[in-house]
Amino acid sequence: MDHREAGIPGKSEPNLLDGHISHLALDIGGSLIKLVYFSTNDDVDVVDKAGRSGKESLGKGRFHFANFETSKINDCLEFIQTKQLHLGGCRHLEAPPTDMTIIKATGGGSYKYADLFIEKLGICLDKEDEMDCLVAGANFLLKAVHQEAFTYMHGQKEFVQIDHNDLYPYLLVNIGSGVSMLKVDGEGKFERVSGTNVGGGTFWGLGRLLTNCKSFDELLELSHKGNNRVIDMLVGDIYGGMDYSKVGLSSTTIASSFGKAISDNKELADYRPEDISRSLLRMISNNIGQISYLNALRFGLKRIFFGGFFIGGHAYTMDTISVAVHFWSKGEAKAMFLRHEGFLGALGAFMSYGKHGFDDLMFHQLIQSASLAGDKIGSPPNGKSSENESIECSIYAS
Ligand SMILES: Nc1ncnc2c1ncn2[C@@H]1O[C@H](COP(=O)(O)OP(=O)(O)OP(=O)(O)O)[C@@H](O)[C@H]1O
Ligand SMILES: CC(C)(CO)[C@@H](O)C(=O)NCCC(=O)O
Repeated sequence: MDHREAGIPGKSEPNLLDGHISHLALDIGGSLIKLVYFSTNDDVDVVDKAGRSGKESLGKGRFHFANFETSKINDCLEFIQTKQLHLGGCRHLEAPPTDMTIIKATGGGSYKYADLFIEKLGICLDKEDEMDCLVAGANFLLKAVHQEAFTYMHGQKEFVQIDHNDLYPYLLVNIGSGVSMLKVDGEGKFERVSGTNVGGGTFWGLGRLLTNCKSFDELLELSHKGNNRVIDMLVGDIYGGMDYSKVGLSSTTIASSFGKAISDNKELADYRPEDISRSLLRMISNNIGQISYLNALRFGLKRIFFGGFFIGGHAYTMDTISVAVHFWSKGEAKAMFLRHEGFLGALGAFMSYGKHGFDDLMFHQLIQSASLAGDKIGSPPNGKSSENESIECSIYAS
């Protein structure tokens, strides 16, 4: 479980049980469950921007993020129970106080596990469409969070200044278990233009079978120490060490992922798990980068934002995707990444409380907590390390 919480330097960690958890939203995917919850600070005045009676303000506080493997859903239920996060749902205005708590949820698991949440926690999952939530989450992060988007190529990270008046259209590529590609034209205006079944689940599933790794983090760690050239067939392997310059292929370009394995006369056990993991990561990242570029080309989009937990701030994954987009677009299109890339759906589900009890939920005066400066790149490969991240902000109902 990865649990990111706020910690403003100079201040003590908030005790969530003492503070007020106002809302919880969930994204239950094929691989991971993502939680976003909002806690208000005890020492800050609660402000109702509208000042109208009967309307509630969430006040000033912070978003917290946590995630669990979907296969360990019971751990997630226990976490919610222990932290009493479910008390931060909402009730239908007309409903009697004893009625069930409603929690906004998205992802396929909001259907699959609906009965389990009722049975174990007495929570009714109010389902929001997964694609609506991804787009709402991405738009929120891009518009409201300072230094959310960045480019990453050849080890260089550069934050991208987002011009709110020139954000659309863009291509959103969400790399979860599978991959969804959405052309985003505005708030709530989008189309799912493509997808691929070769995604994060493919990397983890195939990788587990080929290397016997016991965790995703272990597989990723291996890829850092591997050399894909041991297994991948390069252009140079085919062209006797030469480039195929006439069509723009250098000798070091991968001609065929895993292609060397056809002629090496080796068994699986003869290859190092490190090299297998590296080839696999490169194959999948490269493929996604290429399909993304082709879809951007299809609609004349220059900006591609990548989300989803597969990315997880991992340098090599981002580098491979960026190089693929750069290579295929001849430098025309740009791959950009998001710091809270795994939580787009959960944030989007959170935003949808605006449609339910809190009219026109408005996010205002957003301040990033200093602890958000914790950089995932360079930290241990699971991106968990010490980066306690949260987004501090004020939320008003108007
Ligand atoms: N600790 C982890 N355990 C499992 N997978 C992880 C882990 N960390 C990162 N991943 C990667 O993230 C992917 C899941 O990403 P994400 O949570 O965005 O998708 P999902 O919502 O589970 O899937 P989908 O949207 O397709 O239902 C996994 O398939 C894997 O590649
Ligand atoms: C099925 C979903 C949307 C579930 O999140 C995702 O895993 C996905 O986009 N898969 C790719 C499906 C396809 O377009 O081939």
